[in-house]
Amino acid sequence: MSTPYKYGLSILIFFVALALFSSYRIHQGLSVKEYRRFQIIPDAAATKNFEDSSASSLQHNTTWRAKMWEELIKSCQNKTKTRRLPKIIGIGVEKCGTHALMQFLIPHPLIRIARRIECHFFDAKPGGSVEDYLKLMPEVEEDIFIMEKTPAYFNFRSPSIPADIKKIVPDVKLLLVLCDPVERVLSDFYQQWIMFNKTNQSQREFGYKTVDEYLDVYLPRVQKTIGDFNEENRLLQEEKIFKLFREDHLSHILTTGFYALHLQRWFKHFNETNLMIIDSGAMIKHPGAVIESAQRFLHLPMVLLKEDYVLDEESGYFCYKDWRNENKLKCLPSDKQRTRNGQKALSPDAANTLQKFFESHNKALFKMLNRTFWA
Ligand SMILES: Nc1ncnc2c1ncn2[C@@H]1O[C@H](COP(=O)(O)OS(=O)(=O)O)[C@@H](OP(=O)(O)O)[C@H]1O
Repeated sequence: MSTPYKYGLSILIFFVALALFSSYRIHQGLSVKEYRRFQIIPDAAATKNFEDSSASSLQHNTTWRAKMWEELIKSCQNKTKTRRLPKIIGIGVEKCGTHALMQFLIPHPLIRIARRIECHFFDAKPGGSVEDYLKLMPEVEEDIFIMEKTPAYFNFRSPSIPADIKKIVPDVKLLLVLCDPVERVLSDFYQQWIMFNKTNQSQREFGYKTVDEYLDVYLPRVQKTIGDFNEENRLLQEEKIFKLFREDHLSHILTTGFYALHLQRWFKHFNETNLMIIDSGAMIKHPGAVIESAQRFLHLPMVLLKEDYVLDEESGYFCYKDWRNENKLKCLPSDKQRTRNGQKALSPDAANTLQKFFESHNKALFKMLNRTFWA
């Protein structure tokens, strides 16, 4: 055998052996640090197309996953616990599935929720300190990702919320679920209706028995004050939304759906590496794919997989199937299952009017994100 040929063969054998060894190492289980390195892909790719960032066949391997899960739990044990700021905030949109997103993510062994599910720190007490915010958090080990979700951050009360969040938790990752603003009106209407009636205070009577009755009053009011999306006047339009909200809280059932106007405020402080935009329609149909994508975005080991989310035929909504606990189903509370299973619907008139009402705002959103939703 000639010498160059011998060299070539040795190099080939070396690389084949290296490949076999690497594959063996992966199947035997990597350290958490190695696993994380293996996990990370650019955030932008994860957020743009959730189908592109689904789990690999290795991650679907049951033995591998069980082992990884145990390793993650073990990696936290014996570490000091302290109160820490959240690494994840669900900022909205109200009635778009923010609770479902949180409920689907929290089985992750490295995620814990804040002491109160909705902290309302940045909207209810603007100007609070880091220390005040910390008081709302549990004591956890350093590897743990605390998550809080307050959908009111997206659009309520103060336009300074994105800047305030950036100041207190600069490295935080934000999750934003967007849903069809027309469907959102129906869901929010029932939420308001139930809240008002629950308090049973006659002076706080809701006054509108149907969405159509509400729209008769509020559509002209909001249209007159804010109108169609206007590129040149968007800051002024945003100001008007907040002013109207302060004067008349119920206007938010409509103005929350002006996503492009709200998002411009968030994009001044966050971009696609720290703000993940989730399509609620995708989460309703394929929650597991969205959760896989969210783990990539959050740089978390991927241990929650598509097959863990199953449709509950009775309710029409997806639940988490706890494979570590006899496949018990963890489903959403009943107050998060009111309208989107078809039990309630808008009248054809209301649906039509709302489609037109949101048209220019939707177009602006799709252009801003270079992506189409629900259209
Ligand atoms: N998998 C999945 N994906 C997306 N959305 C889902 C999902 N499951 C439930 N839902 C819908 O979530 C709606 C409640 O939204 P939120 O949890 O954001 O409400 S809240 O703002 O916290 O009150 C709630 O609205 P209603 O149906 O009107 O109750 C549900 O339709």
